[in-house]
Amino acid sequence: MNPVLELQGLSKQFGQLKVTQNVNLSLHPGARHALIGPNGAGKSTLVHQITGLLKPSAGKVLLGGQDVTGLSPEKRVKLGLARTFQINSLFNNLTVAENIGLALQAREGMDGYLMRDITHDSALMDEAAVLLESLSLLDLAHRNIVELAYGQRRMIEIALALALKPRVLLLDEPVAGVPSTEGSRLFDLLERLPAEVATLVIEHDMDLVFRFAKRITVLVEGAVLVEDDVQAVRTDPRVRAVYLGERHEHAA
Ligand SMILES: Nc1ncnc2c1ncn2[C@@H]1O[C@H](COP(=O)(O)OP(=O)(O)OP(=O)(O)O)[C@@H](O)[C@H]1O
Repeated sequence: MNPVLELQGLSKQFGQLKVTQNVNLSLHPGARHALIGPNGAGKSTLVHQITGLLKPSAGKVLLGGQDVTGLSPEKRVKLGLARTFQINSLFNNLTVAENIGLALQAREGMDGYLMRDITHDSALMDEAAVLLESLSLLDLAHRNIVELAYGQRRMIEIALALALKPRVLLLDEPVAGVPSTEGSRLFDLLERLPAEVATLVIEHDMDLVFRFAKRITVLVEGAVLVEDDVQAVRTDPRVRAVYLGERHEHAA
C-alpha cells in the first residue's frame, strides 16, 4: 500500500536556526500516528509545512504520491488534506448541523449559496446528520455553537474537518484546554474517526497519545529522534531522557 502522506527530508531554517531537519514520515491509509516532542521541538513548524502555510527550505511533501510542496493550503485541502478548524471558523449563531452543512457545501464547491438554501437542502442536511451520528454527536445537531461547552466545540471542529472527506486528517492538540470532565467524550470521538482516514495528531497529553496512536514520531530539536510503535516509544530510554524529563540511566 502506498503512503497517502509522505514527508521527504523536510527541513526549515529561519536564518541560522534549523527548526526542522531532514524529517521523513509516511502515513498510510488508516494510520493513527502521533507527533510528540518537547516545547520548541518544531512540531508546529512541521505541521505548517504539511498544510502549506510555510514553504520548506528543503525536502518534499507528497499527498497520495503527488508532490504538493509548491501548492497552496487550499489546493492541498482539495487533494484531501484537512486539519482541525480553529474555533473562530465556526458560525456561532448557527446550529451544529448548519455548520456541518456549510462545510459539506464548501467541499462540493458550492459556497456562495445563502444559508436558507442549506437548511432547505435535505440531502445536505441528511448527510450532516449521518456524519454527526457516525461520531455520536447527533444530540448536538440542533444546538447553536454559542451554547456549546469548549470541549463540544472542539469536537465540532473535528466533524467539520471530516465533512471535507479528507484522506489525511491533522489534529493539532485536540484536548488542549478541554476540562477533564469533557475529555472522555472527546477521546470516544477520536476512536470513532473513519477507519480509512490517515490521522496525525500533535499532542502534549500523553494519555491521549498512548490511547490513540499506533505509531509515534518523537521530534527533538527539529529532527526525528525515534519513530516506532507506542510500546517501543514508551519504553525507549532516549525518549524518557529527553521528553519525559527522566534520566537516561545507560547514557555514556
Ligand atoms: N517564524 C519564525 N521565525 C523564527 N523562529 C521561529 C519561527 N517559528 C518558529 N520559530 C522557532 O522554531 C522553534 C520551533 O517552534 P515550533 O513552534 O515549531 O515548536 P513546537 O514543537 O510546535 O513547540 P510547542 O510544543 O511549544 O508548540 C522555536 O525555537 C521557535 O522559536
